[in-house]
Amino acid sequence: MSNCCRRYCCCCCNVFCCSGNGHSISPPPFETPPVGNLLIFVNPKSGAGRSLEVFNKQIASQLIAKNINYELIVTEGSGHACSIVKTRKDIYLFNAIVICSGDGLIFEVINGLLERPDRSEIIPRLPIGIVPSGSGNALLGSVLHTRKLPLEDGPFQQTACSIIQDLEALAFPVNLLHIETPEQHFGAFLSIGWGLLGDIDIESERFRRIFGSGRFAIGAVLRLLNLRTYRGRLSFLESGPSEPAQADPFRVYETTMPPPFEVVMKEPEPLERIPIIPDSKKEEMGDFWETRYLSSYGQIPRLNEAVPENWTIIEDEFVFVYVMSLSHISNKGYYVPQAGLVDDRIYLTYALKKDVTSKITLAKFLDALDHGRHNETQAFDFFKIIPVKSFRLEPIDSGSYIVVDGEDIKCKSIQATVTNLNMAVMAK
Ligand SMILES: Nc1ncnc2c1ncn2[C@@H]1O[C@H](COP(=O)(O)OP(=O)(O)OP(=O)(O)O)[C@@H](O)[C@H]1O
Repeated sequence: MSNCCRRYCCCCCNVFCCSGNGHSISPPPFETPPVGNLLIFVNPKSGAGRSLEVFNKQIASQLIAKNINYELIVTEGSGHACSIVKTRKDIYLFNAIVICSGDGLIFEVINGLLERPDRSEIIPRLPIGIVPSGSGNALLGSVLHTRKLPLEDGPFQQTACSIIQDLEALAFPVNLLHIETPEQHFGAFLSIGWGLLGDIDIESERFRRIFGSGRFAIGAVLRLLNLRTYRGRLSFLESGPSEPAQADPFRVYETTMPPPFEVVMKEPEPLERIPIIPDSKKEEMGDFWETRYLSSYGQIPRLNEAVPENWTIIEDEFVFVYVMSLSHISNKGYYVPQAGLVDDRIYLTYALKKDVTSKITLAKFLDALDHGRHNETQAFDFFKIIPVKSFRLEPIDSGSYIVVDGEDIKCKSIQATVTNLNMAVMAK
């Protein structure tokens, strides 16, 4: 356990707090042995800044009532959660890692787990529970949609909280993408954006506290008023017929994992030095990811190699490129209805400047996107969607952000490939 501290109850927020400089908080001792054990991260700055309040009101006492033990870590900044999950030797003792935040902290935790030598065992078998308190909650939206559970804001949050404390909760596999940039290899579960949609995502972050998920609509209006387009080269390997994958859910509270081998872990790093995306040796991670490609792909080149002849290349001026591996871009936002949780393809979407007739059409498209109706009409035939196994984006014009799972990845080019490495997400 990390520095565990003396507990006292803080009357104003009704939470067990730390004294001293420790981060780790646990409930009072249980009278009978607990039936589960959770590692919980709360990002107090996520979304409208209410995540700690949500945890205290809707999760903490219910976990104690259900006899579920937990260790609460209130994150102190970017990279904090990453540093903990990549160095904790006792991570096998938890039934799940619960994240009270948005997709950004999940991205950080998954990439922290990917830094571990036991990544292949841990990631598929240590579920992620999600208490949505960020402005982007697409992963949980996609999973609950698959389970036909409610996605409207209030019921979405209540369902998410009830899942965490449900002793019958299941963990559903979700396959990860391998992302390669000139500097790094890392994992992602959701999307890669560039151009209009990437700009909206990053430039609207300053409205997060006031508007929550409404920030995307505000950002869209501002960006449309001053529309920017970008030249770039987009290369991709089209997906053939889909090969249905077998990946069964499992019970979260049934077992914890025995460590499969003696793991040699690194020491935790000081907070100010921690990058969100891990700093693993580039070649070692590249080799790891290649072992997770499906054999039917043929040869996927490294980013510094030319694309093979069976790839398609489009060099043009783009309004946006947006690649999705799941169905939803937010809890209510349907983007690719056909995307599955375990899918052997990702969905490359793009719009070329020459195909978009006016800003009004684009505004209507963004409005339809907000309501999940952008696929329903011929009016948006500039919106192309192609299932692919792998794609590469090489911007020619600078200025736009390259955004992976909602995070601004500062890089000059990017490649993403579907893999068979699954994370697991709690639902019911
Ligand atoms: N205490 C903290 N203060 C500031 N940032 C933090 C803190 N803890 C975590 N973070 C970082 O905040 C970022 C955004 O978190 P997250 O996406 O989960 O919430 P969000 O409010 O929904 O943001 P987004 O709108 O990007 O989804 C993450 O990259 C995470 O590393």
